[in-house]
Amino acid sequence: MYNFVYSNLLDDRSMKPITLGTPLSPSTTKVMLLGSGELGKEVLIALQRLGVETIAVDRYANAPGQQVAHRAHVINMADGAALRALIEQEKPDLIVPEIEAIATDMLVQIESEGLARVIPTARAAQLTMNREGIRRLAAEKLWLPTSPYKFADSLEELQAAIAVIGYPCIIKPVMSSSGKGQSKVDNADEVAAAWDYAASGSRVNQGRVIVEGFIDFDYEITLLTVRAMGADGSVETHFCEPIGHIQVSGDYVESWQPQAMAPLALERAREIARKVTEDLGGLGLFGVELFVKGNQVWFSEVSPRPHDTGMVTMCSQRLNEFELHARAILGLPVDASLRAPGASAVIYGQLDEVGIAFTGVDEAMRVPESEVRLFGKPESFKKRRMGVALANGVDTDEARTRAKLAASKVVPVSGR
Ligand SMILES: Nc1ncnc2c1ncn2[C@@H]1O[C@H](COP(=O)(O)OP(=O)(O)OP(=O)(O)O)[C@@H](O)[C@H]1O
Ligand SMILES: NCC(=O)N[C@@H]1O[C@H](COP(=O)([O-])[O-])[C@@H](O)[C@H]1O
Ligand SMILES: [Mg+2]
Repeated sequence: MYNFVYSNLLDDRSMKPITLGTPLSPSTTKVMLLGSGELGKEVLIALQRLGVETIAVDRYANAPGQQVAHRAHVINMADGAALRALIEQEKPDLIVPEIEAIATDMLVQIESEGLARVIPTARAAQLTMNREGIRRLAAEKLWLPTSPYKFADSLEELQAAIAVIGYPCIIKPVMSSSGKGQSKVDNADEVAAAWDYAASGSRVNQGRVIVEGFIDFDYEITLLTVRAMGADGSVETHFCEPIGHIQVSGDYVESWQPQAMAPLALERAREIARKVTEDLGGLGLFGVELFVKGNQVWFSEVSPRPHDTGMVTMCSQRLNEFELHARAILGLPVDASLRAPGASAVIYGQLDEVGIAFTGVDEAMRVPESEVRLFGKPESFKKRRMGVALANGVDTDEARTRAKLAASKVVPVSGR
């Protein structure tokens, strides 16, 4: 059974803007990223531009963000003692979780001891690393509409849960992300395989799964929601334009902004996002994932950090989601406005190899109003996200066509 922490240690009144200093000097402002993949890399770049001293931590060397930070460390972030030792050594002002698989109980302890502020709050990191924590909070405390759900610890419990939830349903490890270990099940014959697959995809092999009733949505969105400090020191909520996206096997392949929505659906989406982010508290940007059918809106989950589908904002917003996160966590004002309709399309590794190369980048960039971002991940896997193509257009249809075309031009090849 998952234990809730019901309150945040920091309340909205205790937040003050952070003074920006000079990196590597006594006045420095230090931010430590826990996780330094493609999303962290952009947060680190945004922080670097503000003269923040940055420390990039990940489970492997030369992670994308480590290539742009002042310092890099390789540790097992799920190891509380190792995490604490590094935090005591580096003494960051802010700790910014970039992935979910972190020893969040240690972050709660570190925050309570006043060693550093955790973004947005240690409790938010703890609740969202486990689907059970965030789902029970959303459905059972905040009464937000969600898919029907149950949890199971064995194949027998899973079968009993599905007897209540019904088919089709989705089975996911309680601790996983980017669709790892997730499957849709249409009938009883598929349940055992889904159970085995969930066990293999779980980050922490604890064999607990959530089974969710399948929502037959018209479209799904990420509503980027920013909690930033207002001029009077209070926390204000800002909403970006909704981001539409397509997921394949639980992993995002394409996103665009703005996603057109009926006024009532948008109002409901914002209400849900406001409620969940207010409860999680703190300062920063959140990716609130929602399913929409007509005017009906369901809460799915929330990342208390920039979202992969939000990479589109690198071409579509005045300040992208990483700049918004960097500003918000430092107590600076934000502007969540759209600049132009845009789209993103994922570039996969397509090869299992270390040190790959990319051909066709020139052709991709000949697509009008397009850009290519290569993350610099040291090792490629067939389905590892290695880069993204971005494009603008007169509308999202044109932007999507261009982004997909640009992504298709980039061909990973052996680097040997
Ligand atoms: N109950 C559901 N009904 C219909 N589709 C669903 C449901 N749950 C998940 N999906 C589909 O699978 C996708 C991934 O699900 P979810 O966000 O829970 O996984 P994840 O592993 O946390 O992914 P990420 O870390 O990329 O956000 C959703 O965006 C949606 O397309
Ligand atoms: N949906 C979560 C997400 O997109 N997270 C992003 O992917 C990286 C891990 O990539 P990897 O698995 O290729 O190392 C994370 O560090 C983060 O930037
Ligand atoms: Mg998701």
